[in-house]
Amino acid sequence: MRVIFSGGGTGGHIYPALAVLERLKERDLLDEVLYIGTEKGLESRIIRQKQIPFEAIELQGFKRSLSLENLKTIKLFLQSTRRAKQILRDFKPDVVVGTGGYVSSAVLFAAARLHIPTVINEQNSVAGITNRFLGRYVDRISIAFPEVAEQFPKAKVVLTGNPRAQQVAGIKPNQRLTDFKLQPTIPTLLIFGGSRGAERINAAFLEALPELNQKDYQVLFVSGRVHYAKIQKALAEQTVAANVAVVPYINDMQTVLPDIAVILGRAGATSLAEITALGIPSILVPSPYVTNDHQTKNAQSLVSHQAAEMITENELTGTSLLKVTDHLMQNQSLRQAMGEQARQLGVPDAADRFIKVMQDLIH
Ligand SMILES: CC(=O)N[C@H]1[C@@H](OP(=O)(O)OP(=O)(O)OC[C@H]2O[C@@H](n3ccc(=O)[nH]c3=O)[C@H](O)[C@@H]2O)O[C@H](CO)[C@@H](O)[C@@H]1O
Repeated sequence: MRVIFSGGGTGGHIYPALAVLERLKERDLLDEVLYIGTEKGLESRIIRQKQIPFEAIELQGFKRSLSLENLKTIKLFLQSTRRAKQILRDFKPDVVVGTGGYVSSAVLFAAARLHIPTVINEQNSVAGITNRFLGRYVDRISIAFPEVAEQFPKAKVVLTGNPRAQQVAGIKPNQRLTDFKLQPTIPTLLIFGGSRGAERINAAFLEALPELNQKDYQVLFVSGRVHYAKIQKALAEQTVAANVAVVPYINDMQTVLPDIAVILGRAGATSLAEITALGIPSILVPSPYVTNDHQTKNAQSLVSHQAAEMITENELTGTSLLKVTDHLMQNQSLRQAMGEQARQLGVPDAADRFIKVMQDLIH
């Protein structure tokens, strides 16, 4: 089939699309693909790096308060819808897939207007602004959390899980830790604040570092690209022991995750799909800066099944970070139990379920 994907801004909206793409290729179902994103979003680097045909359109998100910027947003939306229609007419896709982020609003809206089959994936437990808008126009809405169904037209909703889950589900530990000069045999804590990094998590890590340096476990800390220079500056005045590795970003995170004992991070929906697909115990620090506090709701769905622990950003300091991580890192049976609970929530065939929705739409 010929497929156009659109979604982005952050990794949580990009990796589900890549997971579907990879699975289509594996099953020999893909004839041609095009990805439409913005230059500003993480997709421009991630998609181009993977040598996937990429077109950029210019768009921006709505400001929540009334502002003149919103007039510009509307103007850009209309312009980019026109541009998207042109791309769609040229490419002639069989189906257009949207994975969230404002860029997908123009592309999926344009596709629906041209009567091309459309499907969107809502990764979160609360629908994002873009997907809520698109819900009216698209043909199918794939969801990962049952509770989000009521925010969309009922007849269009299909529970598929997050396609990224399938991409990571079968991956076995493969000693990737050596790439970061860490030992593959020592339990490792991964600390990262979503695809863009999180200042408060980074600050707590720096505060905890003198003690982390002395642990009998290892720490892989990912700062986020935009925060890396600042972190390096701070680290120039501190010791970083051999059991701690610091990097700006991890490409192909799916190959590292199976080697991780515990994750401390945000509660972005795609991260949670990975955590549950692999059964990794986690300590979640939901971002308080997202629409309708959806990360807290995402996190609660794991916490209520004893599949994760949660601490708020306000509670997060160097001291509390050490307390919660030590508790898990020093207790293997607790890790195992929590990991097992997490795995129960995973959807290891989510990409195939999503592809079935695409196939049903075009046949
Ligand atoms: C601030 C914001 O708006 N966050 C949203 C965004 O988060 P964000 O993009 O941070 O999303 P997630 O945590 O869901 O996913 C992050 C993705 O990036 C990958 N990764 C991360 C770091 C790294 O170094 N390398 C790497 O590959 C992770 O493995 C994962 O696949 O989309 C999610 C999915 O809709 C939402 O739930 C989040 O609320």
